[in-house]
Amino acid sequence: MIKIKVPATSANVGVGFDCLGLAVSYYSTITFEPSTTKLEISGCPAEFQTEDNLVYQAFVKGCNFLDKPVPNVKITITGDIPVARGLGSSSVCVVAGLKAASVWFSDGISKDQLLSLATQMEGHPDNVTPAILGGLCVSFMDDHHEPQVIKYDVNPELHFVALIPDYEVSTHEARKVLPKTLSYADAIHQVSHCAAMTKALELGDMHMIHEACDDRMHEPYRAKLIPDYDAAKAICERVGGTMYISGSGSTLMAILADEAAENEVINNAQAAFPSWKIRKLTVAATGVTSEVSERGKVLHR
Ligand SMILES: Nc1ncnc2c1ncn2[C@@H]1O[C@H](COP(=O)(O)OP(=O)(O)O)[C@@H](O)[C@H]1O
Ligand SMILES: N[C@@H](CCOP(=O)(O)O)C(=O)O
Repeated sequence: MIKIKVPATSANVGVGFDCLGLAVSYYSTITFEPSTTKLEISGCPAEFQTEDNLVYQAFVKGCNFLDKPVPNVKITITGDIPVARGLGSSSVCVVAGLKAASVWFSDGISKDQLLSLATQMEGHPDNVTPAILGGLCVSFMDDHHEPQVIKYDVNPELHFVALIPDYEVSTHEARKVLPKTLSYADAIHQVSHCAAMTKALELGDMHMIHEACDDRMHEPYRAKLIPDYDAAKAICERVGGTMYISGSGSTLMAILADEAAENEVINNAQAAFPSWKIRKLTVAATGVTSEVSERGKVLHR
């Protein structure tokens, strides 16, 4: 049996639209084993239990890339990363399926190839790169349409809390509400704020994080898709925190200076939004991992 563990990701980190992404300590584990039928899938909503399943699609893409026949497979998904909440559930599927195909066929897909294939499937590199490499990643597409990635440190003193609404925002829909062009002034604003944000996260400088986290590319447009955006932001800012839309939403991510602020945000958010999931998170330093076992015995990781 092949067991793949993939972290959720918080893309954009406010000001890095389509280029910044953070791997967080929220995981799905997906197992792959031989089956007597073409495909068995469990652990996901019934609507996804078909050959269109993104995990299976990625597994097939990996097999095709390796020029191998797609084996009959049983896929079991465990974990509660919510779907369409801006925590990269689709990247988890893509990375898991590709990585499983690689492991199935003797680690045939290199890390760079994995980054490339996953980005092709996802359409943008900001979720899949941290899901593969862990940590805070900055990525862009080069002239050959390949992702280039560089990792940044995040200060371990920072606290992250995900405020996860009980309603979805589909990434596909949330991309449609964005304008097609950006003014020169807004481009300057964005580049400067994004560069400052990466260093501020490394320093754990809460003042600079707050100043830098002022997005003009997506958040003003997407905030309208999240009716509780203003109320959640007020809860975070009351204790000196900063809040941004995780990925395309609906999750709102709070960055906080200490445990006292973290607990206050958790308590106040839980009271204001009783049906939401509120989750303390840390940065996931490593991305996707795999383990191969036979009859319960681990053969290799
Ligand atoms: N367990 C799963 N099995 C199959 N597909 C999934 C699963 N989880 C997520 N997906 C796919 O990912 C889509 C959600 O992706 P998206 O809208 O980008 O939101 P996010 O990645 O932020 O959760 C779902 O509509 C579905 O196609
Ligand atoms: N850069 C993308 C990120 C989408 O992340 P997701 O977790 O919501 O899928 C975007 O903002 O559209």
